[in-house]
Amino acid sequence: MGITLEPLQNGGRVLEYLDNTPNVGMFRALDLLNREVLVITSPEVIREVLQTNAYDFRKVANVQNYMKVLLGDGLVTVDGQEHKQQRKALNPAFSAKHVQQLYPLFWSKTREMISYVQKDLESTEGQQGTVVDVTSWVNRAALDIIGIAALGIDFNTLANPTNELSRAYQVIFEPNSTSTVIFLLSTLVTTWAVKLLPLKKAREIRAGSAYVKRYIKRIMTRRVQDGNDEKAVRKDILSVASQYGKFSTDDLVNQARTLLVAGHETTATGVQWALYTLTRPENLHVQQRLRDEIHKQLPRLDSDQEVSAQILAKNLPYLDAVCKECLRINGPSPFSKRTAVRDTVLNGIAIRKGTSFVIPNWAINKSKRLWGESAREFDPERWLHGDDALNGGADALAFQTFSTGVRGCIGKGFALAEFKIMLAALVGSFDITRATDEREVKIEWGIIARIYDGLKVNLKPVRGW
Ligand code: HEM
Repeated sequence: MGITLEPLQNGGRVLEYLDNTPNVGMFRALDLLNREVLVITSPEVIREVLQTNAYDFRKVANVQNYMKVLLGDGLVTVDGQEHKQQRKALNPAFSAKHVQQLYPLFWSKTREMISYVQKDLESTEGQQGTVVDVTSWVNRAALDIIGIAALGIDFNTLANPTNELSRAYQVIFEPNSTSTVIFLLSTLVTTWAVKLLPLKKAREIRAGSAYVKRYIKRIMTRRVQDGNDEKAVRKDILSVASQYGKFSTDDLVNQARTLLVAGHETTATGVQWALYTLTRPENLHVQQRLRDEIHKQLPRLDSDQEVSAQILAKNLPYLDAVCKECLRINGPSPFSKRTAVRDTVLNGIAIRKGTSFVIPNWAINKSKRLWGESAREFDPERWLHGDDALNGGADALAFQTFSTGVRGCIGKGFALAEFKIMLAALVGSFDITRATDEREVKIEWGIIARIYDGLKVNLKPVRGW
């Protein structure tokens, strides 16, 4: 018997079924428009679909086509052999060794963000604490970081909030009901929804994407010419990738568009969710304990001392646990979708070519079957005492925030480091509370699960750090 879930990307709804429906590692459900899909519930089936036989399960064509309008043919949107080649070329730039070299960048941009926020607070209400929309700050810091890390270019959107690039991204990704309709129409019916719809929002998305493409094309064209002239030795992600694979200027533009989006929207949304979690009244003690560890172990933001990967890995176990728990309980990427490209067998069940799958990352991360009775509670302790190889859960694949396998997040190490540093600087610098009384927030369920209308918090500077 199928179950109708409206819509299937709503991780909260899927969770109800995940734990309570008897199943064989997957169950049938009816997605919007009554399309049948199999929702995967067990690590064993995830392992087969995303790891062991990953190339037998492609990403869904309509979602890919929608993403291509925004990103072009980069790592996120290509498939098969082309994906293998691109991934092979990009992998070295995401190695632990390369990411370690980026810690000073994460730290300095985050310090810059905090100093602007502090100035903003001083100019409004002195030291008393002021309501701030963190969404914009965190988004711009993450955009500046990925600009330097991926292209070697500082977009300076932190210093310049009206920067056209950051405004274009804001328009493209701003959660509202029309963008949800465009996304659903595009991914469920036809990509032409975003290409042709005469809606104001669809026009804005098209104009924003075209602007980003032109802007990056200008940069990459200049850069290819400079690189040829100067034979410059660059260490940014695209330069490293160019040593391992062949990329035309257009390929580099698409890869840059891909990395800029994949590398800033997700992390920034993750930080917002973390602040949402840490400002819930029952979690304020976690915020304080975290702040104590940060003050003890990390240099003050106004000192010139840098933060290394070693310090973060060894001296701040609570920060590590809080970050992972925040990313578990509210991961930015609520689901992944796949289609079987051939007839196959999963867990003893015959699967026909063309069968659609949903891997409900958000729900798997909170499943009681995988995380025990406390699955839905925010409890960083589970990461301090558990077997680290198991990611704090019953199986290493119970933590699906970054997905897994050949199409899992290539930027996982990058994201975790950047996320930790941003959260540490924010919690170390400010006592953070909710600006509104609402306990729950409205969620926009798309490829990224966003807090509708952003997160407003009250920031009160903490003295002595
Ligand atoms: C908290 C932050 C992040 C989260 C939660 C996240 C999550 C994910 C997930 C779940 C996927 C797989 C999507 C799917 O299978 O449908 C993915 C893929 C990807 N991510 Fe991330 N990501 C984050 C940050 C980053 C960063 C910082 C970068 C780059 C610097 C990045 C680059 C990518 C790319 C390029 C892919 C496509 C990989 C492929 O298809 O081979 N991500 N990410």
